[in-house]
Amino acid sequence: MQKFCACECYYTDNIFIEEYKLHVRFVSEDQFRKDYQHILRSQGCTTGPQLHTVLEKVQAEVERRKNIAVQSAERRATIKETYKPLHENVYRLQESHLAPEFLEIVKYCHMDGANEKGLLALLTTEAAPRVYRFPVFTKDFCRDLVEELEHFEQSDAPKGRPNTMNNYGVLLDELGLDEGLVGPLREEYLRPLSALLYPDCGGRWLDSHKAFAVKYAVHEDVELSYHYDNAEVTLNVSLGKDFTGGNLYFGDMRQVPLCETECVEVEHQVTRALMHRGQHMHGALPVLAGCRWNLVVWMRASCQRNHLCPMCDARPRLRPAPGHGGGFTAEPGQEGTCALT
Ligand SMILES: O=C(O)CCC(=O)C(=O)O
Ligand SMILES: [Fe+2]
Repeated sequence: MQKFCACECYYTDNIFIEEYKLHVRFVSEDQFRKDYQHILRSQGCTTGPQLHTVLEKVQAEVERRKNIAVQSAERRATIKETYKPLHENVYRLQESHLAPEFLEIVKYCHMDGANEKGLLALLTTEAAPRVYRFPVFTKDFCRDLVEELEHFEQSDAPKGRPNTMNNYGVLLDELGLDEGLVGPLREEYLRPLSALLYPDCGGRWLDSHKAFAVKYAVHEDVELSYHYDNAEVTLNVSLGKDFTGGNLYFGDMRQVPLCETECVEVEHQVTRALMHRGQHMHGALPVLAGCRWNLVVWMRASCQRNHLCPMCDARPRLRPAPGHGGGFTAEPGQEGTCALT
């Protein structure tokens, strides 16, 4: 059994302060004040009580991250014991869940001699540079999955938040959708595609993922700030329901300064996926009406990130972590050092 790790930076870095659209690092209150007080002031955080509120939120997020392994395991166990699924069929991937066009695309990827050029001819839509749009699931499957997510959302089951920037949605591993649905989807269907599309970003070697559903509605989260994903390759499927607005926009890779970047707006069509490099900067425009659900799979290649953690831009400092952790791996007994040299 492969042993996955997290990078130590998870417990200190990239903490998002929503009100000021700022990612920060928190090691101590002194460090935080020294590093961010002036930036926060220039963004309108001018009073002592305002700064105090920010500090409280940042410290709460650090605590949440420190306890996440235990709390997530507890939620998962409770959900397994008490939650009654509405649609059992969405928990196990079957070919009948997948759009015929998608099956054709994947069939091509498995053929001897398959190459990027041949695949691009089948994909037809490059929505932005190296961002591809294609169908993945059938309409019926998307409907059932949204119904299942909403049924879970309305249940008494305990819920974690999908990531640092989204407040509404569902963690698919906690709900039990990872083993039967997302794992096989990544291994048998998405990896062959990403191997041809993104060999330069670890696309051939995707060996773990973090999957979640995000939800946007007018009185909940309406948009998502410009960011990159903690992933080598991302799949983002628009599941429905009915909404206006909510298009995505893409800029450049995270290494390119914002002042040199031009963003392209990309329509996200229901039942279709967008696949892109995780470190390609992007965001979601406000939903203007209705409710928008997306399935997001951040796919990771340990052999790529073992050299460089994309979140702290340094060689990862490994800490054992449950499940897929942060997608890093260590040789048994080598935690604390990088497995690949
Ligand atoms: O709302 C979306 O479609 C974008 C989601 C996203 O980029 C993310 O969760 O990483
Ligand atoms: Fe993203």
